[in-house]
Amino acid sequence: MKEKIIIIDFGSQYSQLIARRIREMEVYCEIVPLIDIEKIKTGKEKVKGIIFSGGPASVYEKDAPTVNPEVFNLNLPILGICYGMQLITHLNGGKVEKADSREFGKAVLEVKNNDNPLFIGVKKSSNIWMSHNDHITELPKDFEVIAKTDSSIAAITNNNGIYALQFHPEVVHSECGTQILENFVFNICKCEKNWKISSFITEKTKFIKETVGDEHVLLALSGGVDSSVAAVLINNAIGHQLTCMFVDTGLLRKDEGKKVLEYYKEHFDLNIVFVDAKDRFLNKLKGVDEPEAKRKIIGNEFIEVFNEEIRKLKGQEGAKFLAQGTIYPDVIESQSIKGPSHTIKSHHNVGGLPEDLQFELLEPLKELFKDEVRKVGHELGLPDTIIKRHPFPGPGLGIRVIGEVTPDKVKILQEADDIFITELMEKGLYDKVDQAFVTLLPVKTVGVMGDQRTYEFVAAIRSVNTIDFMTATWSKLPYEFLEEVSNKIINRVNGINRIVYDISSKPPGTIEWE
Ligand SMILES: Nc1ncnc2c1ncn2[C@@H]1O[C@H](COP(=O)(O)OP(=O)(O)OP(=O)(O)O)[C@@H](O)[C@H]1O
Ligand SMILES: O=c1[nH]c(=O)c2[nH+]cn([C@@H]3O[C@H](COP(=O)(O)O)[C@@H](O)[C@H]3O)c2[nH]1
Ligand SMILES: NC(=O)CC[C@H](N)C(=O)O
Ligand SMILES: [Mg+2]
Repeated sequence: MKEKIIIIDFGSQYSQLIARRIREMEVYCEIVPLIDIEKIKTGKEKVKGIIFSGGPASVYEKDAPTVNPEVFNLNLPILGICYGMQLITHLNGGKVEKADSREFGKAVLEVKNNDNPLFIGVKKSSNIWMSHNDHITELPKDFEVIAKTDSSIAAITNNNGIYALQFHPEVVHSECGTQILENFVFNICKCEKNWKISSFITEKTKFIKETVGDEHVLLALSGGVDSSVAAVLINNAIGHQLTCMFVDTGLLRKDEGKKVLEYYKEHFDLNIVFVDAKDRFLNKLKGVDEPEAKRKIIGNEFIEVFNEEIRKLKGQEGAKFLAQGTIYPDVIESQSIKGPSHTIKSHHNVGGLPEDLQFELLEPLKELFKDEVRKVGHELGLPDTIIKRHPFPGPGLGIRVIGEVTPDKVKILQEADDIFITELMEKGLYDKVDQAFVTLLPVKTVGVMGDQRTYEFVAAIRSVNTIDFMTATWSKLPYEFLEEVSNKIINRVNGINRIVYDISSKPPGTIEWE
């Protein structure tokens, strides 16, 4: 029976980071928005421990997210982090109140007793990272303090499987954080290391074969990393029962449709259908300038196209499944819509799908993070040109032409973006940044070219470095490089006479402008 740790997400920005840390220990874990006690008791996978994440709310507020208190009777180890600690306190008869001052950033952890299973191998005194405003003013019944900082209670336990930390062990700034999490996972939950990429491929291949049987699968292929890896994985499992569909939305990068098809034909034995849907996407977007409205239109149009194509296939041989390259962060972001964290943007591939779906979904990568997907791709023999591609959002240039999308603006943006990306590749910088692109602004400025007055659009260059795309910093590209890109775009692209470089990080900015 497969084992796992579950993380209950109370809306922390770091929930995914907790999951990563645990997977790095070769232990499988999942983030869930709510706890389902019955599922824990009877589910196919054995839950070995539960982590309560941090979160922006305060436990004493009305409607603050909570858990079914039954969770404390499951006899499973529990680790609360920050909000999670405060919730454990609150639900077990202790008291949490707003502190006079916020504690944000570095603090020094003083461990009382290294014999405690959570603190084995942890230094008596080490740096940790705090981010809270509330604190415990009364301990819950039968709990004791096992570590503190000079201003707060840092860790508590009931010596009976429940542990809680006020700080964040999952962030790198907490020196002994990984050790503490390892202690929880191995010493306390008694997990075994059994989460490996190669076993993932074997298991998934078997799962795909069993699920699909003799039916047919239509896979939405974008040329991006995720759907390409999904395509090869499924193709290896069921071969000719898979048809891939590449949709040209008219919002792709320069010559992308042509290039992707040629590339796939040359490198893979996949059955690919090309759908030219340029006009329908662009027509629907006429006159629309609000970002969420645009995202929804594009998302709906994808579904319409998928529905039509799957029906065509049905006529021939009956496609029962729609496969997508959905990955774990996509799933989490759309789950949070129902949970405590805010919806920032609607992603088209999850959440946007209608209830009365004409087909069943097959999403073999939906438990993986991007770098894990890349590892699977590598193991399956996909070339670096695909594995190392920067991600490209499904709504494409539709959200990079700010404001109303017109065919002319798309064309201008395609040219500018192509220059930027080609330059990055030629100068060996493409692999040094994690995502780079150009955005076209709905602003015209005055310029002068060859003694002539120009009045054209401004374009913004964006390049970010990030691990998980949840937070990102702008890339410190060399000035000379930026200068060259700027000159080339302004000289070659009719319609742009000014370039700016986006130096916002995420948060507070996002990677895409819309
Ligand atoms: N032009 C397209 N044609 C067909 N399917 C698409 C297209 N664009 C996106 N999709 C579908 O939507 C899913 C989500 O897109 P997303 O961009 O997140 O993933 P990806 O394109 O596979 O990988 P990457 O994140 O590297 O771009 C894809 O996996 C694919 O199934
Ligand atoms: O497939 C996708 N469908 C979408 O609707 C979408 N919106 C943003 N992105 C990509 O997600 C990452 C984070 O983007 P943001 O910081 O702009 O939210 C970045 O990599 C973005 O390119 C999308 N990908
Ligand atoms: N990071 C957190 O989980 C914060 C928890 C709670 N909102 C506090 O301010 O103390
Ligand atoms: Mg993509």
